Amino acid sequence: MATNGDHASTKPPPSPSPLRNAKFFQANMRILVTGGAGFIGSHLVDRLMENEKNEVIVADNYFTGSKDNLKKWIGHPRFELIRHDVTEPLLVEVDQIYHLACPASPIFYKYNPVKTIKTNVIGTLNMLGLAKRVGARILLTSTSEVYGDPLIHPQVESYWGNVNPIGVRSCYDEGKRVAETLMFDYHRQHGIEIRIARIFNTYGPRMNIDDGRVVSNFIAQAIRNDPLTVQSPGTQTRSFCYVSDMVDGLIRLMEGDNTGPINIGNPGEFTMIELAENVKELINPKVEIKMVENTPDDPRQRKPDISKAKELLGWEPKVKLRDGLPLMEDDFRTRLGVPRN
Ligand SMILES: NC(=O)c1ccc[n+]([C@@H]2O[C@H](COP(=O)([O-])OP(=O)(O)OC[C@H]3O[C@@H](n4cnc5c(N)ncnc54)[C@H](O)[C@@H]3O)[C@@H](O)[C@H]2O)c1
Ligand SMILES: O=c1ccn([C@@H]2O[C@H](COP(=O)(O)OP(=O)(O)O[C@H]3OC[C@@H](O)[C@H](O)[C@H]3O)[C@@H](O)[C@H]2O)c(=O)[nH]1
Repeated sequence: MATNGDHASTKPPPSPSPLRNAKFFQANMRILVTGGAGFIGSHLVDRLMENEKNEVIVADNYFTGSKDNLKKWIGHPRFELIRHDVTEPLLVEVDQIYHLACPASPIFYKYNPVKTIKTNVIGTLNMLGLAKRVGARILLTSTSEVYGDPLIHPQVESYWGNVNPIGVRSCYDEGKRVAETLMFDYHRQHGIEIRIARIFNTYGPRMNIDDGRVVSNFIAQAIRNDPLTVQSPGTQTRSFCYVSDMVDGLIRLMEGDNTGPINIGNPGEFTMIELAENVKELINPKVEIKMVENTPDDPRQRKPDISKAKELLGWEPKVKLRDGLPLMEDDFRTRLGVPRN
């Protein structure tokens, strides 16, 4: 059984469907991806669908996701797409649940904070209830935001974080912290097989063009020849992981033996001024960089310690920022209808 030090479960996990071991049943792995119409979720679905033994069900309410991200799978016999809000219970028979449903960009998660909390708390409770009923393994995409404005650097999983419980970001970061608590309580109390990934900033093709996150903003601005908006002071840091590396890490975590939480991210750390300079150099050397006001509680530094992911999952990211940015530029140019000169 998967363990995480002193977090060992008190109960054996519930039995999976009897069909899993049936002699004449062609046992496919049935996988639910909540939030599968979003940025990371749709790339995860692409990877899962490559395996002919997988059947994939996506449940999404399309708040920040889109059917367009999944258009190549719609109508495929091993694929099903359900319009569903995870704050409502869902009855499906599955073996694994990748639970991603939740707006991720600060402008979207702050837009309706009460709904963001409900998605994180009630949504995660519903998915854990489903996992309990059908004996499925469940993976939660938690976040580096559980560390808040971190007082230790780089962030290790054992750090408990420095989070404002009443701030404008709390619906998301406290929401994810409760979601992690629920995961471990279901694991200890009901024997549910859990996996928790703490994801650090991820970027790549299919991010919403007006998503509001920094990499998508800068790339869209550079292509449109609008000034790159660095939020002050610009010395705050982030570590950016390309989406193919992220998906690889999530699948390894799901398939491995460790509950987590495990940091998954790229330790390459950049200030926002450095990121803007890289985007300017690679995409549009003539574009202006302008300093704008920041939002409250913006974490000043963020960099994952990925020793655990390396040791327990044999995972580390392969794509450097300067190689990933041009791949994202191609996708943004196609969608914006602005070819390279
Ligand atoms: N991208 C990152 O940098 C990052 C970093 C840390 C954690 N994460 C986590 O990874 C997950 C995916 O992030 P993303 O970047 O793909 O974001 P995204 O906004 O592109 O995708 C989220 C998906 O969840 C769906 N959704 C939102 N609320 C829902 C609800 N109540 N019911 C059903 N579906 C709902 C959205 O429509 C969307 O398709 C999220 O849980 C996020 O918190 C992402
Ligand atoms: O146009 C912009 C947008 C953002 N920024 C800055 O860029 C940094 C990163 O901001 P983003 O909005 O991309 O994302 P954040 O790092 O704040 O949160 C992110 O990381 C953790 C995930 O869980 C969240 O889902 C994700 O949005 C911040 O310091 C912000 O001030 C800019 O300088 N300019």
